[in-house]
Amino acid sequence: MVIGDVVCAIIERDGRFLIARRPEGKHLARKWEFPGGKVEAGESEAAALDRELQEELGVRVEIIERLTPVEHSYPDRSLRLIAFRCRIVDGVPDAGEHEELRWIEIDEAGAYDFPEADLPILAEYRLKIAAVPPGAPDQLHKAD
Ligand SMILES: Nc1nc2c([nH]c(=O)n2[C@H]2C[C@H](O)[C@@H](COP(=O)(O)OP(=O)(O)OP(=O)(O)O)O2)c(=O)[nH]1
Repeated sequence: MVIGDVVCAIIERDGRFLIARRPEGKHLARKWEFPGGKVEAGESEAAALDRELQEELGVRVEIIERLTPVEHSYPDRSLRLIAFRCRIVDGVPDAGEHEELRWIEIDEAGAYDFPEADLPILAEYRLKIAAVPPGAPDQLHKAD
């Protein structure tokens, strides 16, 4: 089964980011993931992300950066996972249909069981924040 594009959010706050545990009984049950979901026909990636985050967490975000899309085939489905670094502009995340939410640091990610498609995303994200930690002053405007 090809399910197409899935968008997800790496929501950053104070050097941590939000992960959510998928509930029992769904694909990839009880794995930790980035909140998000399937892009519907005719929908833009940003619109899908906005819709999913309002539905799942009750928050609005602004996008900081789009990471490299990851194509992955699970035994029963294939998808393209597109992650966006984001920050919250409205609302407080509510677990909703997720089993649990947690704010973690990148160095803690190895202790959580993520879906396989997320592993290249975590690796890219780790490199990005090692280069420029979230919230670091804009290098372009640094005094000489
Ligand atoms: N939201 C999200 N989904 C992910 C991640 N990694 C990953 O492989 N996926 C997969 C799990 C699902 O197959 C798909 C996301 O779709 P979804 O969450 O809307 O769909 P679902 O499985 O809950 O719904 P359904 O198939 O029961 O209708 O992408 C991730 O980090 N976040």
